[in-house]
Amino acid sequence: MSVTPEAVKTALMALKDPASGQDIVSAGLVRALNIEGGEVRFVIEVPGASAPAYEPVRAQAEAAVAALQGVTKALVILTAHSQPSAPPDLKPKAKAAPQGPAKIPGVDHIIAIASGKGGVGKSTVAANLACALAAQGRRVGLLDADVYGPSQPKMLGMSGKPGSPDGKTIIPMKNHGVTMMSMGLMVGEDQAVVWRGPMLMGALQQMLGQVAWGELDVLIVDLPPGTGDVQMTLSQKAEVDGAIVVSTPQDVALLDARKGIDMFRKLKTPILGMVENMSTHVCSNCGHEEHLFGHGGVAAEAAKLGVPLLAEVPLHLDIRVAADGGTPIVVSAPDSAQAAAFHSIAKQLVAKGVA
Ligand SMILES: Nc1ncnc2c1ncn2[C@@H]1O[C@H](COP(=O)(O)OP(=O)(O)OP(=O)(O)O)[C@@H](O)[C@H]1O
Repeated sequence: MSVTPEAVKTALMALKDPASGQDIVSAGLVRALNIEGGEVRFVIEVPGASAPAYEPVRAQAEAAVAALQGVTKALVILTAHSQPSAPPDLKPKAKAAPQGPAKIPGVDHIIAIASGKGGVGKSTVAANLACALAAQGRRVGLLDADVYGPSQPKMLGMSGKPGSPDGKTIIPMKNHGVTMMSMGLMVGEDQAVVWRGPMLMGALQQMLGQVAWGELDVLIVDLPPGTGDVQMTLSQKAEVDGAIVVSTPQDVALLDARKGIDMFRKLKTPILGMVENMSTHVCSNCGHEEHLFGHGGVAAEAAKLGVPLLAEVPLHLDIRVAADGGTPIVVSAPDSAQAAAFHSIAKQLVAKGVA
């Protein structure tokens, strides 16, 4: 028999919230409880500053749920939210300075990689672009903010959990000359996490502010597909130099890409350009070229929208095999025709002074 939410909550009621003295369920700390078969996942949401003090509670909660009959796996994530604001003070006072986008210490430039639609190759472009910039001697970071489908650990051949020696700073991982941090590394690649708006925004802010990025010329941010909370939080909280929108040449993908560009314009984030991915199919046996999804659609769209077309990336088996194998094509075959498009994007960004 599979475990019920009630059984999980009852087990958790035996654990005390050190701050309020109540049990952690009554104190409202248990959020986003998700049960799939024998797998139980939830979040313990605590005030920002007190997160390290709650690590023992998180571990106890995980152990208590794992011990329940019918539970094959328990995963508990600790997330910090900012302190609830105090009731408004109605006395007249000096106007507070607006909290606009801020610079991340040590990071010179931020470039967002976006797509209107999922599966168009945004993460592949982000991974290859990061490696191409590193090959040009740039100090590069890659923030995998695609919390719904984090793929950068796999694409860049990284596994294991990032360390946090002081419980405050997260130490990112490094491979192929790229410093990388991903939600995938925090929760395990195969864990689908149920994240809601405020948690997503909190997680992104933690990744921007608490990861020890070091000195970077450029931080590439691999965004989730579409136009949601993560995109808005990034543009509102960090000084983003610009966004690159990836699309396939198909009408439907282009329609979504247009919405993405529209959103960035509203957020006053410059559009650095568009990338047509899966532009032309090159047969890996005979080299024959064909246009599976059409060709040139993104160039026409970019011209219509008045943004540069940065590259047309071919659809080629080697690009997929390299990305899925943990060594992007830019690293595994740097001089190949397939890698050329990514090197060209990197050069254009350096020339523009944004990377
Ligand atoms: N130019 C290409 N040639 C061959 N395969 C590609 C190419 N671009 C992407 N792929 C493959 O297509 C799949 C989807 O790509 P990717 O994960 O980069 O897309 P995405 O837009 O980031 O998707 P998601 O919506 O999941 O974030 C991957 O298996 C990738 O290896």
